[in-house]
Amino acid sequence: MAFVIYGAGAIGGVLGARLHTAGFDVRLIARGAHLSAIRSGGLRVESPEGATTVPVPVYGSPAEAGVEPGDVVVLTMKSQDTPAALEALRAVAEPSTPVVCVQNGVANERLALRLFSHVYGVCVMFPAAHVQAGVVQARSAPVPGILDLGRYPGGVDDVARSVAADLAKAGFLSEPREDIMRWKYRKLVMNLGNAVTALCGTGDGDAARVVELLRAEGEAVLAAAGADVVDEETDLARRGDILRMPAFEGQAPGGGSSVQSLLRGTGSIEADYLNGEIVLLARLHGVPAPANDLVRQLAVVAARERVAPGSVPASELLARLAA
Ligand SMILES: NC(=O)C1=CN([C@@H]2O[C@H](COP(=O)(O)OP(=O)(O)OC[C@H]3O[C@@H](n4cnc5c(N)ncnc54)[C@H](OP(=O)(O)O)[C@@H]3O)[C@@H](O)[C@H]2O)C=CC1
Ligand SMILES: CC(C)(CO)C(=O)C(=O)O
Repeated sequence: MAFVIYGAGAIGGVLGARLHTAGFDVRLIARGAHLSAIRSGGLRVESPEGATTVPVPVYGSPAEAGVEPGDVVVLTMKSQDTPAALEALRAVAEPSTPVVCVQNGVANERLALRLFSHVYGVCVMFPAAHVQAGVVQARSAPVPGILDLGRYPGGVDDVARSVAADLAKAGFLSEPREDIMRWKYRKLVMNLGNAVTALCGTGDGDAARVVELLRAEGEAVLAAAGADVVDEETDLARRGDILRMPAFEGQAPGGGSSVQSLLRGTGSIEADYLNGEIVLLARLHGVPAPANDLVRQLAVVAARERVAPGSVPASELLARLAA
């Protein structure tokens, strides 16, 4: 049995390296300069505990990596890349292959379930960065992340239990959960701020105000849609103070995964699947979501035009939302 880690950036890179170091058979799938760098020199993983270079096997596609019966495929690309990735995966993987979505948002599991019968959602509390080709960073130590998971749309089975146990051997906290999507909806509310941090940075009260508006709108839309969401207190209690992020030398600039999309100038951002999930639900249920829609659109344009993170004053967003 191998873990095929599909999209070995920040999350997939650190996860794959830790599983490999813990003795599991791991095959990474990466692309571009990152693929070439890992191929020629291994994957460098930096963290508050130091840096190591891990000689983990890497491939350019599922066809090259191979997916054998018993393997578990772990999706770790951003959501906007999931449809194309699944299309390449289905060409070589049995429809019963377990597909584990270590991704934000709530859309990936549904996309995967159309093609694969055994799909698992993971609530990803795991701060990491893809710094440059061949280099990733785990920001939290000694525990790199909390990766609770369950079968999609609900339940726990032997695969969920065994993946959770393997993640624990690799140093993560991971509980199998019957109701994983309730946790993922709560995480989605948190991630509605990702695009604001990317557009405006964090250093200002106006940015915090925009995030508050997005989250309040998101909660209202989720309620109108009848989404079952873990309450904030339960979520906070699960996280406690487990994730610790001491500063370390060579640390990449702060900010979450959407900031990193702008920093690396990838040309795309996850906003259509984070703020955009709220916009979609709002449209389906006949309620408004103007704040999430505006931020979604601005973030997508910023990524496409490769603007630097923090280029849009949050006061401008507030003014447009008030207009
Ligand atoms: N980073 C973080 O701290 C956190 C991230 N998350 C979530 O985890 C998920 C992954 O995010 P993150 O690790 O930050 O993203 P990254 O962009 O760092 O990593 C994704 C990697 O997948 C690659 N990729 C995409 N499609 C393919 C493909 N078809 N074949 C091969 N490689 C591919 C990307 O390549 P390229 O660079 O060329 O696009 C990139 O290297 C997202 O859903 C994110 O929201 C959740 C919590 C924290
Ligand atoms: C919670 C946060 C911001 C932390 O890493 C995240 O989920 C992300 O970066 O997407």
